[in-house]
Amino acid sequence: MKAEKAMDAKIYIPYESAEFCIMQIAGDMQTMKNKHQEMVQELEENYRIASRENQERTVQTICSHYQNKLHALKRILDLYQEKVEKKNSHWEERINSVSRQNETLQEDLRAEKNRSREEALQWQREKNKMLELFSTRLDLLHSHQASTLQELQMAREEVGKVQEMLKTSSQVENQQQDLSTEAGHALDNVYGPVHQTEGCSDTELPLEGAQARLEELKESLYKREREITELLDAEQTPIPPIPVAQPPCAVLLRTVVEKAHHVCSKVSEARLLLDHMLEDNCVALAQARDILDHMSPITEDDTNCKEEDNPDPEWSDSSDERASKLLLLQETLRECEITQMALDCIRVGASPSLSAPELEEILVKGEGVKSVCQQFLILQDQMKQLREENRQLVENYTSERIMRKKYYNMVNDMKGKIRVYCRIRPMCWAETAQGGAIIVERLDQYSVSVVTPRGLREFQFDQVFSEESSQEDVFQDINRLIQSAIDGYNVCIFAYGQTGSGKTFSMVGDRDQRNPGIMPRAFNAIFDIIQENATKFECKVSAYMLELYNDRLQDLFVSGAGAQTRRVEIKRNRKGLVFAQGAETKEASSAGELFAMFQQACASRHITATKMNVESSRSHLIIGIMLESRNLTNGSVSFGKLSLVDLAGSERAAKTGARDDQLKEATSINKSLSALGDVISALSLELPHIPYRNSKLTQIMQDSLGGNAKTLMIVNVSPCDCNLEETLTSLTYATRVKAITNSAQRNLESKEIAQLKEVILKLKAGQPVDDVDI
Ligand SMILES: Nc1ncnc2c1ncn2[C@@H]1O[C@H](COP(=O)(O)OP(=O)(O)OP(=O)(O)O)[C@@H](O)[C@H]1O
Repeated sequence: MKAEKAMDAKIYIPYESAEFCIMQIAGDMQTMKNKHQEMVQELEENYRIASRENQERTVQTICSHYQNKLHALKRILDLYQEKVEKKNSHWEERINSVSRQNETLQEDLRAEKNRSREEALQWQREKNKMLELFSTRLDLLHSHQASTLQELQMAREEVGKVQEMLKTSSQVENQQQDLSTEAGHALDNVYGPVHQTEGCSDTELPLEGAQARLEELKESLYKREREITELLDAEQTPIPPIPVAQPPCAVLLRTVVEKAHHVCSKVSEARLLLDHMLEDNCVALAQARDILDHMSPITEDDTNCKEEDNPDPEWSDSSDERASKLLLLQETLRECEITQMALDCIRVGASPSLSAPELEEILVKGEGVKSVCQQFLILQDQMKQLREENRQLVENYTSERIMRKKYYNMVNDMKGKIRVYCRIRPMCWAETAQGGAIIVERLDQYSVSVVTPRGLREFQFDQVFSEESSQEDVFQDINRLIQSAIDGYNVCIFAYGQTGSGKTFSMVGDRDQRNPGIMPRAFNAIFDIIQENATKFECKVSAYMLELYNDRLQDLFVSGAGAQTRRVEIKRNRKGLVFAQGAETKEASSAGELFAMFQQACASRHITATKMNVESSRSHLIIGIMLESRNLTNGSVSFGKLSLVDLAGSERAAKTGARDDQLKEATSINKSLSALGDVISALSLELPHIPYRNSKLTQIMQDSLGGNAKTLMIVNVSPCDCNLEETLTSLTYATRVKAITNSAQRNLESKEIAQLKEVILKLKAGQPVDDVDI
């Protein structure tokens, strides 16, 4: 009973003892905490060493691997080039020899043409001579004919006279008895003493004489008539027999007429033949055209016309056969066309006027030159092929070069080198108006060239964007960096360049956000990634937005009088992570909320119009987005920070026309940028001392340049020659930045450490700590 009572009785510990006990427990906890912290530090140190060694080994392996690959590629490329050069020289020689052959042939052709022209002239001359001869002979013949006719006329007259005489003599016979003396005298007068001397009677003698004479005349007349009839007949009949020897002009005339008839008959025959040929050719031409028209769609789409679609054997031919058929038809068509042309020329008596390709075509058909022409065509084909091969080789070489640069960038990336993108903006209105020339050009994905008075200068970057590149193009690769920030890395993206080169356009976008820049796109990307991984991670997003104006940090979330009084300091934590002490940090649960904060901050930013830019930023804009993500599977927590910086541009007072306040702003901007330049130079030269403390800007960017961040620099340049000096300076600085190595580390804590940290925070804040917390 007593024991039960004792059990029920409450045990009271004196206050001092309890306090002592609590103190002891607190002391124990503190010791435990210290031990834990030591363990954590040790673990972190071990992890860092291991990861660094591991990283270095990996980098070395990758480096040697890619170097080997590069060497091999280079060797292949050299071999290719050698081969191409050999082939080139071989083909050049062949082309030269064929060209020479061609020239000789052309000369021969010219000589042949001259000869035929001379022959034609000669023939023309001879023809003219012959015609002259014929015409003179014809004239002679005509005159001969005329004299014959005259003679005939005379003979007829004489016959008339004789007939008259005969009539008179018959009258005299009738009156013989009565008037014998009178008639005897009359006959004496007419026929003279011949009749008297022959001893005939007075009436018979002159009659017989006249009869004989008449006979003679008749005979001569008949002879002449026969001659003329024969001559006339000779004109009608093609080949008249020559029964008797004839005067040479008659023979000649007959021969000429005979030949003329022969030619005439041949000409008409030839005409007929020509007409037939023309008709046949027209038919053949029409047929060939018809078949070709019919066949064209088959060859255009061979694959569509399969056998099953077309039962016609012609259509069911293989595509090769159809191609050869088509070729044959085309040749036939060409032949028909040329024949047509030749026949037309023959018909109208014109000489053909051929153009060089037509002549070539005819030459190709000529037996003598056929092989040379064919050879020439084959060579031309081969040349085409070679050119194609060459083009492909150049393409291969270019893609190889780009690949090499890509791998080089990848290796650099792995080494922790800062990435640098170059963006060339389009010519602005003022530059065009003052007649500026474009001197900055994107050569390929990784190279940019600048025309300088000393010649062309080339710069290499991780990416080069031309004036045509869109905001999407620029942001494409940046998504990976956003993912890194969510994974717990410290990421910084900043734009650098002279005033008016497009930094704000790249980082913020245009005024009405029709072309949003990297910042608003990053806001969306953060929440898109969070949304995608909502089942695996839980992420908290908070942000601060500052501007560095006249070397003073201002919180852009605070407006009015508070903005002037609030003091914002740049601090670094134990891990070297930069943070803004005193700056208001706002949580955002969506991209829209973050964007609204950003718009509020931008509205407070210092912007003024200068001669170089109507909306010139007079301050450096710094946005820090903290991303705390808890792995829902293992409870580990990562802390990433995404810094987005839009720097103010370096400027020359003479160019911008800055005065008073603007001059003060410009001096401050230039001073901070010059300090940034010094840091970049020291880092690239791997100097032992890096002058981060010279400016607030360099302090802010300490973890991004040579620190533990994954950093991307966008160097913006103007394409115009009026900004040559500034462009060269920017590109040189950007090249130096490329040489800087960061050692990016992931800020990840295990579940236990994260819990302990929470407990400590609670204890610090004087909040109760549950068993579950520990
Ligand atoms: N890629 C581009 N495409 C079209 N317009 C552009 C581009 N880059 C810049 N611009 C235009 O050029 C002008 C100057 O650009 P922006 O204000 O971004 O220059 P900046 O480098 O930020 O200058 P500052 O340092 O003076 O602030 C703006 O009108 C902008 O719209």
